[in-house]
Amino acid sequence: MILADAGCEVTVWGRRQEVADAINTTRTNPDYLPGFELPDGVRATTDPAEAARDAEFTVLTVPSQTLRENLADWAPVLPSDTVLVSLMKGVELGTAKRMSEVIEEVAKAPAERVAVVTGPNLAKEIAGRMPAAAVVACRDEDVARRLQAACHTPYYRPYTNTDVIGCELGGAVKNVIGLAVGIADGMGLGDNTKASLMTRGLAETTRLGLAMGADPHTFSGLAGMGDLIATCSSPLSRNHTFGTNLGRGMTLQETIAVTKQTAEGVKSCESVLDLARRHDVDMPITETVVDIVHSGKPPLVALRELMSRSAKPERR
Ligand SMILES: NC(=O)C1=CN([C@@H]2O[C@H](COP(=O)(O)OP(=O)(O)OC[C@H]3O[C@@H](n4cnc5c(N)ncnc54)[C@H](O)[C@@H]3O)[C@@H](O)[C@H]2O)C=CC1
Ligand SMILES: O=C(CO)COP(=O)(O)O
Repeated sequence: MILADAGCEVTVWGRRQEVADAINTTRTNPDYLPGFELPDGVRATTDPAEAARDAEFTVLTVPSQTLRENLADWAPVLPSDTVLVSLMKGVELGTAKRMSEVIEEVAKAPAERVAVVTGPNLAKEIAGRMPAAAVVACRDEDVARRLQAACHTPYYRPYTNTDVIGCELGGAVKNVIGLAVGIADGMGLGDNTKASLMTRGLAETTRLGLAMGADPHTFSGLAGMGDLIATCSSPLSRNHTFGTNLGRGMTLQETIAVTKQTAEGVKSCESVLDLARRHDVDMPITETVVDIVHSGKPPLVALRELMSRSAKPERR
């Protein structure tokens, strides 16, 4: 929708014929965003070759853990000069790779042809054309500028950045912190708890980023602080909602059953922790989320443990 509103011709690929038909005939996606009309510049198809034909930009947005498999199917039909754009906010389980790394590997694309768009961009608000800012990151600043121009609209204001690592980490780890804040909200805790988790969550994200070569300033920008605020404060956030259900006492299976859309942090908390261990970085909130979500540790016990860690200076 953003690209079409900015004047691009857009072809959306989807798996199900009925969804593609609904987009082409009713100009809506009734399953995911009912009531929002898509611009005329958007067409849908189930044929990846048709979607990718002559594409200047190929925007990739499937659940992170399915990217490798999907992209392997699409790679043969991608134009050799297309810029591959990731909207995904996850880290691959098993390899601990960021989405841009998976793209480079599977599509055999140089980093200069891989970009990331991220920031506080809750889908439903974007669909309502409510004003939002974002970050367009690419190692090649000229490519970032081209993509910035391709998606700049009166309601969508993208800024460029060349720190792809920081932008991707900001997006992936805020989902984990969003789960933690949701759990705290579900337990009936207050705004001090929320602010403390967000701030210390950003501190551990920045620590990981520094160890991985990211620019620490990225984390106080839209890809870090901005997205963290949106996810941790909005009832629209799937990660926040998922955490709230857990904090209210639902089991993991019950929570998964009531979650209709992708809450990336549920899987990526494990791959973020893997990444932290590979880089020898302490991420206590992420570790706590993994314990609650995947080891069934009761939130109250986990909270007590988190609060009784040894006392430290704020900055290490
Ligand atoms: N929804 C949001 O507000 C935002 C989402 N994102 C990111 O976008 C990415 C995708 O999430 P959403 O679109 O929001 O999730 P979603 O759950 O709303 O939609 C996922 C889409 O992927 C399809 N899908 C599921 N499994 C698939 C598979 N194995 N192969 C191909 N397609 C599959 C589904 O049919 C659905 O169309 C995530 O990484 C998320 O973090 C980023 C910014 C905002
Ligand atoms: O990334 C998002 C907003 O920028 C969406 O957050 P959720 O995946 O938690 O809904």
